[in-house]
Amino acid sequence: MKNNKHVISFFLSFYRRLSIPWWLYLIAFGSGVVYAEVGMRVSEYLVRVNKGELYNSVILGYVFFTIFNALLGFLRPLVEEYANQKVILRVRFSMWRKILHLPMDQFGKEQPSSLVSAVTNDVTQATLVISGIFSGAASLFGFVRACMILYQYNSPLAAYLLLCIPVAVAMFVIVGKLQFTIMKKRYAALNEMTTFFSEHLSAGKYVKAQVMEEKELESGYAAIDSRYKADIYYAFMEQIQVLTNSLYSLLTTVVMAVGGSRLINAGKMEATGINMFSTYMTQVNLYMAELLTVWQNVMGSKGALVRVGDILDMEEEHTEKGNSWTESENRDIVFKNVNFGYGSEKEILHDFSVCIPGGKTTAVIGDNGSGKSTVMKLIQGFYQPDSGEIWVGGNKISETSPRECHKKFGYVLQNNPLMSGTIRDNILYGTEGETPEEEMKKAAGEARADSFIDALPNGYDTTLGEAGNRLSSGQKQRIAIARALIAKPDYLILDEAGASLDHDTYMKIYHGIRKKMEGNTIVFIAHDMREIAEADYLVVMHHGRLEACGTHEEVFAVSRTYQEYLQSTEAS
Ligand SMILES: Nc1ncnc2c1ncn2[C@@H]1O[C@H](COP(=O)(O)OP(=O)(O)OP(=O)(O)O)[C@@H](O)[C@H]1O
Repeated sequence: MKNNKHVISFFLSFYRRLSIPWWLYLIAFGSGVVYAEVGMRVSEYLVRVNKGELYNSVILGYVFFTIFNALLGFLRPLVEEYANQKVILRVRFSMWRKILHLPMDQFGKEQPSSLVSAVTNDVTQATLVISGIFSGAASLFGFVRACMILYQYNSPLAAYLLLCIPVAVAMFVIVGKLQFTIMKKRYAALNEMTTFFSEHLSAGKYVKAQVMEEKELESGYAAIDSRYKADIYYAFMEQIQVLTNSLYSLLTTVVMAVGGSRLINAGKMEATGINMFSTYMTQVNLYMAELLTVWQNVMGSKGALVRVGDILDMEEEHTEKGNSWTESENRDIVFKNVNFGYGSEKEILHDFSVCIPGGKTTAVIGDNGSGKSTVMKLIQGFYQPDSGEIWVGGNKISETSPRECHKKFGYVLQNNPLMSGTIRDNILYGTEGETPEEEMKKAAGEARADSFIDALPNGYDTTLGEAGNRLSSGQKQRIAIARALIAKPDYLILDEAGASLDHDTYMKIYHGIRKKMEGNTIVFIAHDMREIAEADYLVVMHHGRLEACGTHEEVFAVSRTYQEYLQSTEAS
């Protein structure tokens, strides 16, 4: 949470990004101004009634303005609420657009559930400032009008009230600061609680399997407790505001009483004059309380929106920017002296240079954490190297449009996210235009997913929501493989794609993939020697460096890691 801009520049840059329905707010504002004016009329008629002017015209006037006032009081909030919901809708749209356009590496840094919380919870505070501008302006108008009437009615007594100004200023500063701090904490606690529950409930089975219920009970209590405390502080803050208003009102009454008695004693005011002054004074204090609420909302809303502001300020990935992909005879994947680390963390790849031959199947092997998956992500341009160059098929990845680059690759991981929707939706996810049914079924066949899909009552139209629990992880993996194959990628990246499948099944799929990709490039990570043995080319990594590359014989001659792989396979 780093957005520490001044409140004005914070909101200027925040709202600059949205299209605000100003006309709706103007209607609400206009009715607010009329509401203030009508309120004055109600007071005027009330004063006349109190003075005993019980004529029909006075009573009728009082009734008319009171009803008009009530009607405006009903309509104004409705219009305002409609406009507010439109603003929230647009902030959510902006957030979703922004999140989708964040660079790939940002997804590694951000907690997904914290982003969920920002989109669902924090944005609800986005309207308080806009509505505050208008209702504040209306209140200010009412406040100034009421002050003017006070001054016209009795300028010496009104002058006494100037004494209260320093107290009012102090009240605004303190309440504003407190509200900002409390709301920032409140939304951070809400974020923490949402993150905790979305993480722990989606991993619920794992928590139970690890017998972690008791420990997680305490962690959950702590997350709930911090939200509870933040809400208590918030409730405390609301009451502080009520108290501040009452004390301020009391102060003005005391000042008015002292000042009034002095004027009465000096013969400069009639004794009854204090009653009428007090009626107008009530209006002034009412508007003052409204202005304070508006200010409190502005500061509180800044506190709640700090995280949303940070996200909206994040740099987007310009997926179209860069060179177009050019086809060339040379389809090799080349790393030239690449150094890379995730963010400012330690370096993972050190002076890594290799040429992975295009049109062949290459296995990347190495110990856990040696940087294999990192290489796969760099090939596809998900991250950019700190130094050095990566070329794929004659295209320099850092200078190529990310969108075009991603389209050239199929990527299957050990655990692939599937979306809610049907099996068909998932296989076709990412394909453009209409895909013939046979093509989809062919891809499913190549991934050996066809037989189990056909056995489901709704076949390809089975929703994953309903079948999700019934599908094994191997079946889900086959859907993911079908999804990668249907796109007919020039380069297929398999990052332990067979880990959740039994060896025989995976080898059949693997052979199918190789047949389908014949002439194209496959790069895969595997720990299984039987799969590695069928690769055309090997790349061996050790602690983020290239240990060896070449054919099996070439690599065996120089790579200790590869020799150990073979020995352990023979032993087992
Ligand atoms: N998003 C990330 N942010 C920070 N560090 C990361 C990130 N992803 C991986 N790393 C670190 O980079 C190093 C290499 O990870 P990588 O996943 O590339 O290794 P690997 O060889 O594929 O390992 P394995 O065989 O276990 O899958 C590890 O030390 C890992 O902790």
